[in-house]
Amino acid sequence: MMAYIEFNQVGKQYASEGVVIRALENASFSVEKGELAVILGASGAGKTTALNILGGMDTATSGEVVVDGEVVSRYSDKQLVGYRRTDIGFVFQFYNLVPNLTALENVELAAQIRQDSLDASETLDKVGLSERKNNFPAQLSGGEQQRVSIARAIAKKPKLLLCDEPTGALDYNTGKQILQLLQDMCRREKITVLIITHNSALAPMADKVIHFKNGQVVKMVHNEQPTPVEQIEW
Ligand SMILES: Nc1ncnc2c1ncn2[C@@H]1O[C@H](COP(=O)(O)OP(=O)(O)OP(=O)(O)O)[C@@H](O)[C@H]1O
Repeated sequence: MMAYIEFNQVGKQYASEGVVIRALENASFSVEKGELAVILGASGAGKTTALNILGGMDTATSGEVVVDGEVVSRYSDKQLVGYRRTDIGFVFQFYNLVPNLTALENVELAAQIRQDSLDASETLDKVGLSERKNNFPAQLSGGEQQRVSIARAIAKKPKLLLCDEPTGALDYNTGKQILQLLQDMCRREKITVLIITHNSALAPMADKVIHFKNGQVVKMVHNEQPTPVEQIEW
């Protein structure tokens, strides 16, 4: 049976200044619906390239990407636009909020993408920001801004929530709270979540751990009993 996400023998080459860089080489992994996957690997291992291809921000040179039965790797540019808009929620290291819109307005903007989106105000409640809805990004801490960006990503009810180093700019405790929130969102809202990190101590929080090395997936580990983030120290 096919998994919810299938990354099959994916290759990605970049040609820069006559040199070919193989960012991914026959990389394969799968993630089931509702799972929390952590993607681990050293700098340059291909993690971001893989996530960008999965999210339709970049395209594979070879191989196949399937999400929810759809062969995303065969999508036209136009189909990719729709896929990014409706099916994918992105959370980045830097929050990329619109500076002259309040927290609520930032989430509303994303919620407008689909008719059956979540209520923006309720989504901010879910991420613990009930008291800060009318603040502008500059008036919020880094952790609070990241909560807004998570609310923005989940308000449109994406099939996948893709997070690239979501705690990279946060201190230890704030980062931990954000990871706890992502784990909670996966469990409570049944969202499929993929998180890229450098920090191998985070492996126990995941249902599935995907290890990248030199553009390949060298190991996939399934945790029968993932550890709540609050119990992990690093
Ligand atoms: N647009 C691009 N043009 C040329 N080379 C690229 C491009 N994007 C990525 N690469 C190269 O592909 C390889 C994989 O990069 P990638 O960003 O996927 O690694 P990563 O595992 O996410 O690393 P990091 O943890 O440092 O973000 C690297 O050698 C990188 O320099």
